[in-house]
Amino acid sequence: MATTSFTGLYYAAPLLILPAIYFLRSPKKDAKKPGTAPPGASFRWRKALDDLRTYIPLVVPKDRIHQRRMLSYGAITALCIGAGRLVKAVCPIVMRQIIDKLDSPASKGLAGLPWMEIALFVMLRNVVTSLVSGVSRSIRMRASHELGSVIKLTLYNKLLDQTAEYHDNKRSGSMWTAISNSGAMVVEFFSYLVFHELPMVLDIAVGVATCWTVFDRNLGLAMVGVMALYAAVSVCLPSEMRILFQSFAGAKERAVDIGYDTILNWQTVADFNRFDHERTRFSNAVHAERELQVEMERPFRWAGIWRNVVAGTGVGLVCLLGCYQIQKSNRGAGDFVMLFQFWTELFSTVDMLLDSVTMLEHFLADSSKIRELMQMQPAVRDREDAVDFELDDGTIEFENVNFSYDGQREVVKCVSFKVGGGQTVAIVGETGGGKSTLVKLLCRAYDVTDGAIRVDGQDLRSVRLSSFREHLSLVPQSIGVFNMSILENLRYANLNASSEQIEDACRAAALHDKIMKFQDGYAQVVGEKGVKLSGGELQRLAIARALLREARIVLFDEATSNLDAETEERIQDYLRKWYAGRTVVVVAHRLATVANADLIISFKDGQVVEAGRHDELLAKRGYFYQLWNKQRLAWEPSSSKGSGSEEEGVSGDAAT
Ligand SMILES: Nc1ncnc2c1ncn2[C@@H]1O[C@H](COP(=O)(O)OP(=O)(O)OP(=O)(O)O)[C@@H](O)[C@H]1O
Repeated sequence: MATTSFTGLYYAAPLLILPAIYFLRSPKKDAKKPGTAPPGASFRWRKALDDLRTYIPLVVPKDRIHQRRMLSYGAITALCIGAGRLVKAVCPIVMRQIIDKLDSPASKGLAGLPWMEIALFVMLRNVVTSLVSGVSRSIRMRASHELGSVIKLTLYNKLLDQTAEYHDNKRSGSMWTAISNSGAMVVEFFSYLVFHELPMVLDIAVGVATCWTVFDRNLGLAMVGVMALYAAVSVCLPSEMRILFQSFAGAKERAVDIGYDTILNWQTVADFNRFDHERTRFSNAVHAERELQVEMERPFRWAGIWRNVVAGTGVGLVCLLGCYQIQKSNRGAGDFVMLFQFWTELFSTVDMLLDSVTMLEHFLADSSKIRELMQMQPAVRDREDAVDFELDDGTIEFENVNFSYDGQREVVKCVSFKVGGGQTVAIVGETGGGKSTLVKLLCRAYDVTDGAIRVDGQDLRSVRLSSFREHLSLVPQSIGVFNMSILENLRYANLNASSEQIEDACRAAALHDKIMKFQDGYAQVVGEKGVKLSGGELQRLAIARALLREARIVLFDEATSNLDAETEERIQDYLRKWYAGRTVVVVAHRLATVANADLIISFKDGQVVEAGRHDELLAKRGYFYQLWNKQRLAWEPSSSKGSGSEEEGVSGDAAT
């Protein structure tokens, strides 16, 4: 009876702190501002679990070899964890026996010492523990390396699988930093969960069960009560934590993005002499990041005080209860030492376990970019019933095509036209009218919002994307090159191309002679974004690539706009022959270059204004006729003066 009332008092005492927790966890100041109140603890936990689920495809490898290796690491880890827990549970019991034996009157002289128990204790505490932790550490390292590479590859593939919509909107700096740090970040977190958290949870369970068995139910319950209360204080108090971590992660990303963008566009910074402006912008971003770092410590100040109050009271109460029981049931001093050892170790384990709540929040905020990517579905992807594209003669048909990038502004409006296999269609018209968008839709960089695009009667959405793209040769408006040699950039179009084929393509694109004048010839490295090449050289490299590709459907988006008239004419002469048997879509501002097209489409404000052959459109005296006349007026005086090659420094670019 006395025990019950005594323990009842001690269960009740910690509960008095609950109202204080409730009071503290309601974020009064922020709650007044709508939208800024931190979410409740249960919501946060549900959200955290949902978020953690996103990482499962990352940490559970798909391929069999990785799976088998991870399973064997898992089995050895389980053995180590089991052995470690056993040692931890047995050590205090052996310690109790040592103390009880030392305490007994029979313990006199060397012979009376509990040699066996001491040897067992040393063996368990030192030899077995260091063996287990050594094996565990080595397995952890191997598992981490394995997982790190699996994660990097998975994320890289995920990035590659995204389509233009994602890549047009991404911020490369923070995304790339996230990807390159991701392996380490996710591995560190999950290996911490497996190698630290899991053993800690087991330690706590074993500790409570042992005390429950060795002492009694009341002591076990008191321990669970105190630990639960301590956990509640620790988890509930810093309820602003995630918001702060997220803000901090956002500030960090902004600083990385500014730095990355500035360095990538260093030339623009230099051209406009904006070094001071950029320094200020970057330093403001870094300053904001630092401010938030300081701010992040705020919720922990109070939380720390309350945690200490609960910890001090709780540890004291359980020890007091243990003393009372030991005294009541005439147990030895060894029992108290054992209890004290169990309890303090148990509590420090709970403490460490709860510290990892902060780590979880930090991890979730820091790795939000990875989560975003993992949850992202490519905007353009193969349907389940998609089939391989089968090329016939390359007939292209747009039927009532509508398209909007953002779901708000229609960039392509009800466009219909058909171009037969082996024919050339030219799309001309005002700048920003949507011509390049038509080309992007034709390569299925985006899916149409409405209507259909068919090639050889097959709706592009019904065929496998890669099987269709194999038949495309494309020169885009903004040409992408790798910071590699000219040769490597050329061979990118056709990995099996021989040196002769590459040189022939470069001759056709009027580039070979130029390359031969470079110090390293074809081995010349082009620099980031091809900065070491002129605009005209870049375009000719892109044309050579398109030729090497040898595809039957050709898309040229202002492919020769940076070339002088003579060079352009030379290339066009070659292309006209090369076009034979190919279906060609050309976007051009210089109307003279497409006068021979089988079909010319005048495009304005996302719509087809006129369509027909060159002479037909001129005869109509409509939009095309106006464009033609404007260009003729601008072009004729300069052409009458004669034009030289680009190498001779004469630019033949005419305005639309
Ligand atoms: N990735 C994108 N996201 C959102 N809007 C875009 C994107 N690309 C282009 N646009 C918008 O779509 C419209 C049509 O652009 P598009 O590049 O197709 O025109 P264009 O006729 O090829 O122009 P130009 O002759 O100047 O190259 C423009 O208003 C442009 O701002």
